[in-house]
Amino acid sequence: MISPLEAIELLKNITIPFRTEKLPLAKTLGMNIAEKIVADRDFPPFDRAMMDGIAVKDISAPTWKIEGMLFAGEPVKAIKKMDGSLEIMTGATAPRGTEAIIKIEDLKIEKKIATYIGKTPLEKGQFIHLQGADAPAGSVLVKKRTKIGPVEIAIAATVGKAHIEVESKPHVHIFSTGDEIVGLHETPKDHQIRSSNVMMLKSVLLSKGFKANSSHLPDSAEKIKANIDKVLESNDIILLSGGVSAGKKDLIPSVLAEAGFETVFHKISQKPGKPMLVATRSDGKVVFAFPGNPISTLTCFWVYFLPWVSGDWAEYNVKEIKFLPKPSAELDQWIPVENGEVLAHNGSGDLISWSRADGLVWQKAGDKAKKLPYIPLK
Ligand SMILES: Nc1nc2c(c(=O)[nH]1)N[C@H]1C(S)=C(S)[C@@H](COP(=O)(O)OP(=O)(O)OC[C@H]3O[C@@H](n4cnc5c(N)ncnc54)[C@H](O)[C@@H]3O)O[C@H]1N2
Ligand code: MOO
Repeated sequence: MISPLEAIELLKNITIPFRTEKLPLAKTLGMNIAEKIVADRDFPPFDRAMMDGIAVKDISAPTWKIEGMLFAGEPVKAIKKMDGSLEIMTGATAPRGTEAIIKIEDLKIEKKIATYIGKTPLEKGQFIHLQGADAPAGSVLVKKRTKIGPVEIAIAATVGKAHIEVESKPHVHIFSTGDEIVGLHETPKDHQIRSSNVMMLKSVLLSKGFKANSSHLPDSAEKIKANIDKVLESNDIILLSGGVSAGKKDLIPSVLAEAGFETVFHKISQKPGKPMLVATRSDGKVVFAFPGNPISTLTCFWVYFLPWVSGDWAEYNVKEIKFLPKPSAELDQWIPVENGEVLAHNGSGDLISWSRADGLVWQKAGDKAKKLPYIPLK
């Protein structure tokens, strides 16, 4: 049996399936881009004036005669004489042969003659943002799979992309299993229970923007296999609850093998959630099968599935806990806590006691530490 840490390492190696879709640019912040952005023109596309001032052909001339004016958004004009100049605004195209742009604060202008009064020597090329200096036309500005931040949005807008192809979240199908399970609107017979797991999983997934559907599987290998094959036509990930431990009708491991899945791991040395199973198929489909007890399903989903599917294995905060139970010698424990105190409960089938928990702490097998990694639940 592997440890929770080993399970996490194995999960990190499983590629998260994703889809692609075209979205309006303004709706793509924070997503991964699924195409590359290529420069349609040089960046910048022309020699761009970086200051309001004058454009001169010869910085060594004692004064410059102002021949005219050049605004941003106007086609470029030429400076006619060697000691000529054009008044130029930031963002305008510097005329061909411009040696420098001198900012207006460094000039005295009288009767259309400009004289330099700045304190530092003039430099060739000053305040000209040269065409192609940032990137030449045809170069890749944003690589595929880059996370889209505000800069990438601005770059895509600059090359005229109103819509871009992005990676969208995988489609998830949730199955409950077991002949004892009935739907929410049914009245359970004495030996039956309503499914709590599906709603719990679905609500979290929907709140995180996943497409998630659900259905129920009876304890029949044939029906389980047929249903799994069917939902995989339109889904990328299957979540299952129940049917993964040692009972005579715990059919999930064998049916998954029949459906072409390879087990990544089955069983983790932990409580709750020991019989958890993860399997992958060569076409990229992934199955997480959670042990059916409601708290086992919840813990495995929270501790393993959510960090995996969001690609976010953030470090846990540490919490000091009063009166921790003696650690188990063999199994890591996920312990419900409320305000730093352990909650007494009747095991992983007891939803009611866990409802007070603000989070879980992780007590490793044999570890007597009082400060433990804490995972909030709310
Ligand atoms: N001989 C062994 N027995 C068990 C072992 C073991 O290692 N050896 N592991 C135990 C542990 S730990 C757990 S957890 C459970 C998990 O078993 P399964 O994944 O096979 O789950 P089921 O037997 O189908 O169901 C367990 C329990 O959960 C209830 N359940 C199932 N689905 C739902 C649902 N959608 N909503 C609410 N409750 C659900 C089900 O009725 C059972 O009471 O196995 C131990 N046994
Ligand atoms: O993992 Mo089972 O979690 O204890 O009841």
